[in-house]
Amino acid sequence: MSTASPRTEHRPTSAGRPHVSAERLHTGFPIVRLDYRGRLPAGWQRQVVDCAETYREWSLLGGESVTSRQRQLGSAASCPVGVVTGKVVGAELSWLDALYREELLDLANGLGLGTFEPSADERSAINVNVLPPGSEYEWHVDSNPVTALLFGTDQPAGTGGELVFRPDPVTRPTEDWELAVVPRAGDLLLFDGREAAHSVRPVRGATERLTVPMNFYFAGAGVTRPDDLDRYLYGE
Ligand SMILES: O=C(O)CCC(=O)C(=O)O
Ligand SMILES: [Fe+2]
Repeated sequence: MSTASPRTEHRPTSAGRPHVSAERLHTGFPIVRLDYRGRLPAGWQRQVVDCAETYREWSLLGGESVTSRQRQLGSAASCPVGVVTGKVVGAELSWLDALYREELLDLANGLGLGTFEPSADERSAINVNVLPPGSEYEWHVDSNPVTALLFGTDQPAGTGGELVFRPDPVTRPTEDWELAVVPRAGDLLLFDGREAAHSVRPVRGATERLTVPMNFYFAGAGVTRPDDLDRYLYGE
């Protein structure tokens, strides 16, 4: 199993902005981590927590989606996942919406993976994911080529909640590697989750685990999502 973690530097394209260094976490697929703590507005974490407490809606993910890999890599059990949809995030956390559409878009375009655009689908563009203690997020692949994921909470050692990546068993059956990322509030991941299956290990601490996934798509290609995915995630 390979665990190589070369370091690379990445420079946002926007002129005049302070440089944020990015660490490439793995060679098996594109993934970088940036320390975004100094670039988020004061009180950002409280705002994300309050938004999640007020607006989350619960669903049970049980492995039925075409993007799910739970049957191949996990158990059959379904777990509760809370989601705040993009419409609410856009209205309640306007700084986050602006960050997504400007600065994070620049970062996505600087990855060397293509030219991207924010999602035209308001509901799935930016979500807040909520995992209560005891829950986990099922194995799946993403349908969009770049995801920016902001960690909203810390998961100190021993409290579970790591985000784990493995080669997609459907498209990369011969590869064997694993990458586990420990969440730190204010860290930002940029990754291509289409062929890197990922899941969240069970949350063992006493508090909820929060993340903010933000979806980018290839410019001009529109929103490419499987028909069943929105019904699966949002229940309609
Ligand atoms: O919440 C996480 O850490 C992962 C979420 C994710 O992979 C997704 O929303 O597609
Ligand atoms: Fe994902």
